Parts: sequence; structure tokens; C-alpha cells
Amino acid sequence: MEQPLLSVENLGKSFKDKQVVKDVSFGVKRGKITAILGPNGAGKSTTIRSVMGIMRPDKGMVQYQNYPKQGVPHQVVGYLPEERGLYKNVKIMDIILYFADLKDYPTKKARSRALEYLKKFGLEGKDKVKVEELSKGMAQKTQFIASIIHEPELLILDEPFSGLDPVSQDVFKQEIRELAKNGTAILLSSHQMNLIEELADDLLLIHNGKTVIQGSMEEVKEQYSNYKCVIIGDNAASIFTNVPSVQNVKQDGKKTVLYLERGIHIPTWLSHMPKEVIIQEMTIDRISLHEIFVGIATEQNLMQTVGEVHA
Ligand SMILES: Nc1ncnc2c1ncn2[C@@H]1O[C@H](COP(=O)(O)OP(=O)(O)OP(=O)(O)O)[C@@H](O)[C@H]1O
Repeated sequence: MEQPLLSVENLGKSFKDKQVVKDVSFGVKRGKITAILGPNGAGKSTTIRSVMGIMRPDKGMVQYQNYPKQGVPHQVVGYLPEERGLYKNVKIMDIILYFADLKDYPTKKARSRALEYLKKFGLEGKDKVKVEELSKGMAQKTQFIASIIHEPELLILDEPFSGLDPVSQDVFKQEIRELAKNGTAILLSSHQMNLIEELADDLLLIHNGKTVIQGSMEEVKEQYSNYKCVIIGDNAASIFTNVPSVQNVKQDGKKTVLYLERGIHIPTWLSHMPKEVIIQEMTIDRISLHEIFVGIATEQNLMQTVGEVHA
């Protein structure tokens, strides 16, 4: 199996007496997008900052492939921090070239790449505009370009989509995909489950500073995303009591959601539906990443019944 470019093992970090990151382990592979998910305050940014060496973890290991020291070598890593901020009184091109210089990347190459990216991101001709004159989204695009200008092997994006309009989100999404296709290892955090579902190859879900779910998108879906059957119709919940393989029934007005056991054969299961059930609409689908996430974040029973949680 391919060795991850970045390996993080048993990371722990406390602030005063509060242990924020307790035990987080994961790997980020070349050419793959790994999403780090978790509720507000779960410890995502603290994990990312510990990887970047901005914070010193109390325990654990951050290992970059073939790098003899702990941590990540700064020249080959790109980072878009959660807290955005560029020098206001500086022209876009100058700021991008400044970041390239920090990474020892040749200026000429950086300039030509910057012009290409500005065009790609709809900022053509704005290279001499000062940061203070940019909208929030434009500034974010500039910061994104600054984080990738030096062709990093590993790219860490903390909430890259926050504050972007849907068109700009699509531009970012496409670019992130393109970078991964060209071999960049990408670690990103986001609260937008739909984007994660579309983008991520691997997932890491942390809660209360611990890894609770980890694996490839397919593995996580296979393991946690059982089927659910949604029925719209005026039905009493009791009507479903004797339907086999139903783990959980949730009702909201005319909508009934039946959460089903793992590994069932849907056509056979359907044949057990009571004849008196009123069906105006019915769908059978996998539970979404959003539902898995909410189940964990709210510590509802849904997850315990739907899949195992590694606590
Ligand atoms: N420098 C700090 N000093 C003290 N506490 C901190 C510091 N940085 C983070 N924390 C605390 O650590 C916890 C985790 O914060 P962190 O920013 O890592 O969470 P997160 O998962 O990124 O959250 P969000 O989704 O809200 O960005 C929070 O309770 C936060 O208040």
C-alpha cells in the first residue's frame, strides 16, 4: 500500500488544563484529497496548526515522508489558514511573489504562474490592484493563489470555501481537484458536507479531540451509510413495528424515515412492507455524510444503531 506523504500519529494538544486534541491519527496521500471534519471546537484547526508547526503539540508525531525531522518541510507545503489576512497596502502580484520568495521559488516562474491563476480565477488585469481594494472573495482567491504558487507537494486548506459565492466555490473545487489530479496531497477542513461528499477521497471525522471515523469515502459510506427509506403518507409509526431490519423510525408529520440495518437486500425488504401503508412518495437512499456528521456531533443514538463509532 502507498505510504502517506504526511503521517500524523496520536497527536495531542492542551491549552492550560483543557485537552483540546486528545488522540488524532491520520495520513494524507499524494494525489488524494483528505477531508478533516468535525463540529465547531472539535480541534480541526488545532490539529492543522500542529501539523504546520505553528503550535507545538504536547504529544504525538508529525512525519513527512523521507524528511529526517519531525514536522513538515516549509518549502514544499502550501497553507491557507482559517484566519484570512494579507497585507492591505500591497499589490496582488507583489504579495503572491512575496509568498513565492518565502518558499524559495523562482520569481520569474512565480510571476507567470500568478498571471495564469489570476486569469483562471477571474482576476485578470488586477495584478497591480492593492489588497485593500478587493472584495472578501477576491482576497480569498489571492490568498489561495499565494498558497499554491510554489507548486507545493502538500496543500493544507483550512475552511477554503467559507465566504465564497457558489460560482467561486465551483472555481475552487475545480482547482483543488486539478491539483490532486496532478499529484498534490491535499488536506482540507470544511463544514460544507455536500462539497466534501463531492471532493474528498479520504475522510477523518474528529469529535471532542478524537478520531471517530476514518477511511476512504467508499469505506465510510459502506460502513456508516446504511440505507434509509423515506415514506411520505399519513402513517402511524406503529405500522412499521413489525417490518424487519428497521433500526430506527423517525417521524415528522407525514414524513417517516426508516433507518435500515446494514447489508440488507432491498427488493426482499420491500416485500415486507405492510399492505396498509399509505405511500404518496417513497425513496430509498444511503444516509448522507451530513446525517452521519449530525448523528455524531449531536451524540444522538442514530450512529450507534446505524454504524459503529470508534470512540
Ligand atoms: N490558542 C488557544 N488558546 C486556548 N484555547 C484554544 C486556542 N486555540 C483553540 N482553542 C480551543 O480549542 C478548541 C478547539 O479549537 P479549534 O479551533 O481547533 O476547533 P475547530 O474544530 O477548528 O473549530 P471550528 O469548526 O469552530 O473552526 C476550542 O475549544 C478552542 O476554544
